[in-house]
Amino acid sequence: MKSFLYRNPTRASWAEDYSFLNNDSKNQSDSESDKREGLGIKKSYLKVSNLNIHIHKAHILKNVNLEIPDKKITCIIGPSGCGKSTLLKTFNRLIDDTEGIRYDGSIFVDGYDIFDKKTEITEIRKKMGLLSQRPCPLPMSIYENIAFGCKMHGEHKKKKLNSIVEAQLKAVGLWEEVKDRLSSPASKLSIGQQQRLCLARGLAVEPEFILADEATSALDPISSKHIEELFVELKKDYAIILVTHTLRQALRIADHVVFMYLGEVIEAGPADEVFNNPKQELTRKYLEGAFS
Ligand SMILES: Nc1ncnc2c1ncn2[C@@H]1O[C@H](COP(=O)(O)OP(=O)(O)OP(=O)(O)O)[C@@H](O)[C@H]1O
Repeated sequence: MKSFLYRNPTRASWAEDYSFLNNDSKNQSDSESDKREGLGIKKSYLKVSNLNIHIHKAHILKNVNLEIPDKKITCIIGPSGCGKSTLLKTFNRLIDDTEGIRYDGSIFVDGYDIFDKKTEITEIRKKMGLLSQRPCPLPMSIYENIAFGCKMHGEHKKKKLNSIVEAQLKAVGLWEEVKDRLSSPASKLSIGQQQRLCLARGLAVEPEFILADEATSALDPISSKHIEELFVELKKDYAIILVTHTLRQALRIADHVVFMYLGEVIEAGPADEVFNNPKQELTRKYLEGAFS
């Protein structure tokens, strides 16, 4: 099993231990998932069942049922406040940090229930890389931004670290731009370069999912296009889940779409079906721009 990635550098969790998922929590959803192979969903890689989220008295996510396919780009769309970010943050249990949170239901990732008490939260976060709206490089050099996570995972061989840093910077198209200044502070990079560095940092610890919350909204159009192109390239190896406000972006890159409204999933399916032939009237109105 690949291990993973993201740690919000503003949190103290960088120093957390890296214990592994307990195999006892693996359950029969695997076999259910496998049956779906060949049906467009390669495998029920991430499966949400009857998920409800309350924050204090507010019912934020309402009985969400969903499957997210592997090696595809899934875009979560819907009007402001409908629960897109909350759903995304639930996938790596970042939601746990919210005061007054209560949840029930289940989310199976690779056959493991991420809410199971035996499932290690650190391992979930390693598996589910989160790229946030604004790039947040660590206050260290370009090189160390990438090497740091690997060191935390026990990789200390200089030669190996050098090759990881180079490979990941190449993967995000940053190598040529920074190869002569690897020891300079990451903060000196442009915002678009910083976002690519954050993506490389996440990839360096081998996630299985890339979660992106409006990851291009703070970028200029060229940097934004660059990140979109990277997602398209990276979907060969990862399941990518994007929250986007930009319908045009979803139209450009989504393979799979989830439309949410007031905390509910109204419709989800292959992008061409949802965009060209939505089943729900509400989806159609949203796509026509009747509300946003
Ligand atoms: N910490 C919190 N406390 C109380 N309510 C919250 C909290 N976080 C989110 N909410 C509420 O949950 C609902 C969903 O918020 P969320 O950020 O998930 O929506 P969104 O679809 O991502 O919105 P946007 O597109 O504007 O970013 C909103 O009504 C929001 O006010």
